[in-house]
Amino acid sequence: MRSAAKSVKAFEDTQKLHEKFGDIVGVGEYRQAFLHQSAQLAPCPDLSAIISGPRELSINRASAISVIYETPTRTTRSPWYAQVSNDVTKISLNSTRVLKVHKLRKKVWERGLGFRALAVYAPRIKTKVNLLLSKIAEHSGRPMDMTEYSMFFGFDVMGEIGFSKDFHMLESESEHPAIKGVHESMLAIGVLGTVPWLLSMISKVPGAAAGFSRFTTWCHQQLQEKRKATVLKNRDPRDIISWLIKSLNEGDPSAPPGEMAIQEDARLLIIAGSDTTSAALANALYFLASNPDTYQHLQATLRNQCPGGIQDWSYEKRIPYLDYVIQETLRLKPSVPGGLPRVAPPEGLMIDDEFIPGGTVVAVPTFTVQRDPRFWPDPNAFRPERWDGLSTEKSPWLPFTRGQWACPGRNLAMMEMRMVLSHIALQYNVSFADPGAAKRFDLDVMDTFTLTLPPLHLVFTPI
Ligand code: HEM
Repeated sequence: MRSAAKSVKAFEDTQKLHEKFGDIVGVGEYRQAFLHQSAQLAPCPDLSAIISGPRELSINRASAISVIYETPTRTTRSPWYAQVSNDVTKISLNSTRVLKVHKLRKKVWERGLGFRALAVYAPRIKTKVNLLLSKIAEHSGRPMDMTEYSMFFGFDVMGEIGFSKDFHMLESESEHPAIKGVHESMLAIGVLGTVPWLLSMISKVPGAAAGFSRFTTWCHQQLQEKRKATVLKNRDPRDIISWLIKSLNEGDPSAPPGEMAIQEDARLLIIAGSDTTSAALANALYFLASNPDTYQHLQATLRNQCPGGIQDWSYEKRIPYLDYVIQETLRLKPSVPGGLPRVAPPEGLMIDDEFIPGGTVVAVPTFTVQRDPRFWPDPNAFRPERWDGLSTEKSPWLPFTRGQWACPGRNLAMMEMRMVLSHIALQYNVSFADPGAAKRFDLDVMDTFTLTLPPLHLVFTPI
């Protein structure tokens, strides 16, 4: 499975298609089909005339971002999301395609990941940051695989604030069996691509189904335990799952609408919150090691503006340059690199002067649009300072996607990354253990819906 998945470079394939054929290209089964070469051909008034079968378009235009993803929400999620079921009582928030139900369910997640909740989680995240720093201290001057340690950190944090459970991955320096299961099945998802009917084959892929079931069993046990625990009234929940359980117990309309739904949400919170943040963290360290001048500038800025390092969410945006580093990392290497597929409403959509027929699956290819030279001068260069004066909302930058679909964990992820990067930068210099291997880190990345990163061996030297 692993060797098969190595060839998975869907986001780069899509970028090449756009370079060759223009702004609007067919993807999925129709990946090779050239549909419309923007600016060179007359606008095509009726794309339905030339598309047949599962109609899927990748649209590399900044103007398409607001039409497809932002409010007022005109699209819905594509059938890819219905791989578990279309029954809203049996699926997670992320699989929910019915707009009204999704909007309602999102509210409880926004409470569980809002600033009030983050203040409760912050001290436990700081404990994990300190543990990661102690591992870096142990390896001081010697190579350390930061892909692995970022992953340990990401999952330990989500175990802690998701369920108040410790995976002990940083401490044991090894993957928890339930998490190993997730990674096996993610590889299967990458191999099988985004064609909905193929995904049902996951249960038949040897190894993948067994792995995922280890993970589901773990989540189920944690959920059951949590439900039995005494809930203290007048105190905010200590973790995300308790916010969801509280909403159920109180009959809140935004509660998961069924037993299967809360079980799916329990899995979603670990999956959505861990690999995404871990990949972003490892990628940020990769770019900082590759760009010593930027790293020194970050160190000097932190020494001046925040010598104690970032401690919690209240430091939000206090050190703009640190945020620029994170934004630039997520521009060049978005943790979810592919376009997120949405279905055009029955009346169709207008994107500039193009009519997209109702029922067409459309997506803006995140990786491609974020490296497009029309929007980003010197697009492949890591230049955090380009963000000075730029707005994340007004730029074609969508690593957390937009509108109703936007990631509710963005502030948590930013807080984790600010805390880790600020403390590392204040204490250590960083370099590659082997500059040749650094190149492979760029080349060997896999698109398994989220990025699966190769090892990143860095050396940290105390300042
Ligand atoms: C750098 C870190 C992160 C990135 C880049 C990221 C990115 C994304 C993206 C692109 C989506 C949309 C997926 C889709 O529509 O299919 C998403 C959804 C989601 N993310 Fe994140 N995420 C990050 C961290 C987190 C964290 C820490 C959590 C905490 C639990 C989280 C929870 C979620 C949830 C629950 C959804 C589903 C939202 C919905 O269906 O409306 N994410 N994320």
